[in-house]
Order: sequence, then structure tokens, then C-alpha cells
Amino acid sequence: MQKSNYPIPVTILTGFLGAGKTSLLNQLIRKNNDKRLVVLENEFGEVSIDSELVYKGDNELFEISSGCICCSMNGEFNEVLANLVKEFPVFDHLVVESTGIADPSAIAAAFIGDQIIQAHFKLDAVICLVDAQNLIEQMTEREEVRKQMAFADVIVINKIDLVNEGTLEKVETTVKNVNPYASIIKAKFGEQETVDLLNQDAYEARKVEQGFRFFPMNLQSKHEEVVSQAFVFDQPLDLLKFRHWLNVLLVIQGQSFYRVKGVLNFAGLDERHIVQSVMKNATYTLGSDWEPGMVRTSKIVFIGKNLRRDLLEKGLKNCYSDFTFV
Ligand SMILES: Nc1nc2c(ncn2[C@@H]2O[C@H](COP(=O)(O)OP(=O)(O)OP(=O)(O)O)[C@@H](O)[C@H]2O)c(=O)[nH]1
Repeated sequence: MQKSNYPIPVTILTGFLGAGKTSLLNQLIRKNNDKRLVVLENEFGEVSIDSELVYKGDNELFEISSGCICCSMNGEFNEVLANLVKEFPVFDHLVVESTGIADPSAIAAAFIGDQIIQAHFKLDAVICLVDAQNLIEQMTEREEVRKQMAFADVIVINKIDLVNEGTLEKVETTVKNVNPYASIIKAKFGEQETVDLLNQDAYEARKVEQGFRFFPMNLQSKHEEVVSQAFVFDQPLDLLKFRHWLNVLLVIQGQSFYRVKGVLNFAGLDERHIVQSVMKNATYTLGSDWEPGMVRTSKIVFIGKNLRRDLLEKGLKNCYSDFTFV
């Protein structure tokens, strides 16, 4: 029997209520009619209507209609994924449309943390839709709007037909302040021609490494709550000390860290190491070799809530390979 090419890429669509997720999904389904897509719909509320609004094409449409994925993550979502692979042995891409108030990191974590799931699925990107007309107001009222943006790899500013240029600029600046590392795209009814949204490879070591070439030096965003703290340094890190430090940090304060991404130089190792975390799980992959004679500069960014720069800096310094307590 024919089988899917594992791991199947997964796109998580997030964004506050009414931002345009279903509209974007319809566009994705239309544009990718050569692909066998499976769409997992997740709804908030008793009555399920979203699946009726989605244009189905020839694709398979599933729905998790009882409540919110991130509120029922204790194994159920993993079961749904396992059943999916059993029932639909052949498909090319999985799109998970999450409820407007879901925490996307909880959904992403299912694809990062579980080895069996990872054998079948690989996260391609988290795409966050924002409503150009209502974003600024929604951000002041709803904490999850900021978190959804902070966690995303791609942020689609939707409903650009409803705002003037000045407002659009303000929205773009706001989005960049919350997440300077995401690609930003503008759309109308989810429609845009700029990028292939289902082919982002945002979690691939190679892509993370490329993104870090344009890394701003020691950046810290000045947002009251959601902050990104970036560090650039040339001192090699001790692999064991760093892994231990990050693990402890994520276990104790995992809720505050939305995302960690880094390209690191570990003492005595010739390859770049790519570290990424989603919630409490950190993964390490090998990047390209350091070029001979080149200064090996490590770059790492922490995105999260109320992150203390001084403590992160101290923690990192304690992981330098030549560090000794005095
Ligand atoms: N003017 C305008 N309206 C839009 C645009 N995108 C979506 N809409 C409308 O906004 C409403 C919400 O769009 P949806 O695509 O259902 O948004 P959603 O994020 O799936 O909404 P929820 O399921 O409530 O979370 C619908 O009436 C859409 O027709 C846009 O770019 N411009």
C-alpha cells in the first residue's frame, strides 16, 4: 500500500477571533490543489460552524469540535494525530487551524516533544493572522493576541483593505516590536502572492541558521510584557553546562519562555549547533561547520513574558566553557 512521505509537514494557523484564519485557509486549499491536504479544525464553543465555512476542494477536512486544542492537550491531540496516520495513510501536508483563543505553543509542543509524533510529522511553521483594523485594541484587551504573535514564524497582517496607510504602518511597527524575528506579510481576505505559506521550513536547522545571519546585535525589545532578548557573543559555550542550564530554566519557568532559538558555538565542536525550544522542550541539531579561521560567534534569542535580561546574561556567562566561580 502507498504511504505518505514521513515526516509530513505541519502548518499551525493561529490568530485572534475573526482575524481571517478561515479565509486564509480557503486560499491555501485553493492554491495547493495539487497537494493532499488534511485540515484539522479546532473550535471554541458548542456549535460547530467553521467546518461548513471552509471550502473543501478535494482535500480531507477534520474537525476537533469539542473545545480548544490547548485546553485538552493531555494526550488527546496525540491520539488524534496517531489516528490520522492510521486512517489516512497517504497525504502531503497537515494544517491545524486553532481556535482564536488557543495557545499555539501548546499545539506546537505536541509536534516537538513526542518522538513517535516526530517520526510522522514535522512542524513547518506557525502562521499568525492579525486583523489590521482591530489589532491595537485587541492587544490591550487580550493577552493571547500578543503571545500568538510572539510565537509565530510568519505574521500575516490581514484586512488591509479596511485601514489607511498610516494605520497599516503603525500595525506593522507594533507587530515588529512584539516579534522582530517573524516574516511579515500583508493580505486581503487571506490572499497574498508573496510567499508559499506551506513551505516555510521554519524549524529546519538550515533555515534557523540562515535567519540568524541578519541577527540584530544584542537586541532587546522594549515591550512591557512580551519581550525578546537577544545575545551575541564570541566566547565558546560548554555543551553540558548550557544544556543543563536551559533545561532547568525551561522546566522552572517554561510558561514564561515562548520560544528560544540560537546558533551556538560549543567548545571543541566543529559544527554550529542549532537550539530551539517550544514550551519546555529544547531540541539540538547540527548546523554547518564553522569556517576555518573565522570568529565563532554565538547568537541566541529568548522570546517570552517578563524575561529578565540581567538573569539571562548571567546564566549564559556561567555556561562559557572557561568560566570559573570566584
Ligand atoms: N474586509 C475584509 N474582511 C475580511 C478579510 N478577511 C476576512 N474578512 C471577514 O472577516 C470575518 C472573519 O473572517 P474569518 O476568516 O472567518 O476569520 P477567523 O479568524 O477564521 O474567525 P474565527 O473562526 O472567529 O476565529 C468574515 O466575515 C470574513 O469575510 C479581509 O481581508 N478584509
